[in-house]
Amino acid sequence: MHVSANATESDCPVWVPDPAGLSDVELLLDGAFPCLHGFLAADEVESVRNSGELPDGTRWPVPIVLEVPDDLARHERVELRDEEGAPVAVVDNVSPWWDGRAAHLAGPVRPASAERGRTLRTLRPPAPAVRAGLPPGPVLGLAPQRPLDRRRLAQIRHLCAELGATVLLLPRLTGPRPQALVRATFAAMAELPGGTTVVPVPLRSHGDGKRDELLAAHVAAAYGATHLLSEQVVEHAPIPVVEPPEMARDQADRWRPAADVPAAQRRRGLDEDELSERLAAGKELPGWFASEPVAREWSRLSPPLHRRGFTVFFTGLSGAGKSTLARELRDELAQCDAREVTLLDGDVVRRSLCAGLGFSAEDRSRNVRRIGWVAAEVTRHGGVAICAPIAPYGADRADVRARVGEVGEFLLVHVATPLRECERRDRKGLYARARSGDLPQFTGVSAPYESPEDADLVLDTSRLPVRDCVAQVLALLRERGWVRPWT
Ligand SMILES: Nc1ncnc2c1ncn2[C@@H]1O[C@H](COP(=O)(O)OS(=O)(=O)O)[C@@H](OP(=O)(O)O)[C@H]1O
Ligand SMILES: Nc1ncnc2c1ncn2[C@@H]1O[C@H](COP(=O)(O)OP(=O)(O)O)[C@@H](O)[C@H]1O
Repeated sequence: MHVSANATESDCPVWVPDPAGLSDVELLLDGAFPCLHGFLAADEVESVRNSGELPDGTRWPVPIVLEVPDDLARHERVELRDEEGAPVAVVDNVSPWWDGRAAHLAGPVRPASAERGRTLRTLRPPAPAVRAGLPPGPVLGLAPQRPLDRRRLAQIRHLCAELGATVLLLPRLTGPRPQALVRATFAAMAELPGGTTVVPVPLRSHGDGKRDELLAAHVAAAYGATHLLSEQVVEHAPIPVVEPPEMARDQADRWRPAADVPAAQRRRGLDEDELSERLAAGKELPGWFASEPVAREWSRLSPPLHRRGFTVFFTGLSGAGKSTLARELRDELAQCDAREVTLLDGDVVRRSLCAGLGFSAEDRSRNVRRIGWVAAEVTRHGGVAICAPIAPYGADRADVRARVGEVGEFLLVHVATPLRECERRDRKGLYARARSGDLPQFTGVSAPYESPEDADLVLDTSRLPVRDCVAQVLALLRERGWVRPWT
């Protein structure tokens, strides 16, 4: 372990890495990357990329790096904080480096305080402590990314019996609902051999499937696994990697080694597409596929389409009809859908969440991104967010789409009412003021509106009555399966 004892730094600059960066920091601090002292220097990165080895010849699959703003990389020491602003770690930035794209910190990482507020802290002792607490003998490690179905559980039991091993499960804390995967893993405990250990790890993908799996082998070894169960062929792993044995479902719906079940007596399982379709449609998973507690958690992790959160984002000029359509859509949904709806209207938000922001390009961008942040939270928790800001810039709309898309569904509706008509309506007299020069930076008159090229639906309210506009939005929501069809 290369992480030294507590440090409290008060006078060094602070950086909040993104969630992916923070998960690497946590794994470094937890001793899950045992070959590393901290973030890699340029020569180490090059060596790992080219040969899968650190410069001293130690095998290591993935460059663990931290991008920061240019000026930060010039400091000798940087404190890393989590999203709540709590100190997590200190980087002694001994070998910062720059490539064409970004600046990077490089150097040893140590904890900022003994009491780090880590996700699921009580379930996650550091790797050496987990290793020391495992029973003696072989340990079969596994870093699942989805709940354990009955076939996989049968494979684990079979391998454990063969190797005389205990089980170490390292469910990955990634994706929009990581805690649901942890619950699903615990839900399978009754079907796992006695003495099974579960330690959630924030092990994320670094963008290369093969190297990611090799990294999982290193992490599993750091936590004390002597073998790794993996579907993939993993070369140069620090511990033997075992393929899951082929299993077949017999006439009594038990999963047994395929060799023991004559071909004529095998029943077929669910393929990936069938599984996704069942989950999306909210159909029960069969008992032979997953036990009831596991199936329940599985459907929480992957709720049916009509129970997942979604965001409808109206964009368009002032007076285009965004607020009117947003309100009508909310009222329609109230009659046919059980999800809670949060309306984030431009005018209303500017009096609350975004009070104090003006209409400069920067302030509009902040305004729209804040709305997107809230919409993503609503969506993550299975609600419906309806947003109705002007949102004149494509980059901000793309940011919202990406943010929401990570946790649920997103629909962009361009309320493309021509400027002429918006100006004719001029409900608030703002166009008249803008034309007279009394109101500067007015969208469509003296400030830009970038027409979306990625709208899921385009509505011109000068041609279509409100009722038809809303009907089109609802029809699309139904077509996509996010709202149930009329029964
Ligand atoms: N300069 C200028 N440009 C555009 N709009 C202005 C401006 N000043 C005030 N208003 C009023 O603010 C409402 C738009 O706020 P938004 O938050 O939707 O705008 S933005 O997305 O941040 O561009 C907008 O409301 P809507 O008419 O509902 O769109 C206007 O009433
Ligand atoms: N088909 C339509 N859809 C939406 N609004 C319409 C439509 N036809 C007329 N309007 C009128 O246009 C105005 C739009 O105002 P509003 O909804 O506040 O627009 P925005 O929020 O885009 O500024 C309202 O007075 C509304 O009654």
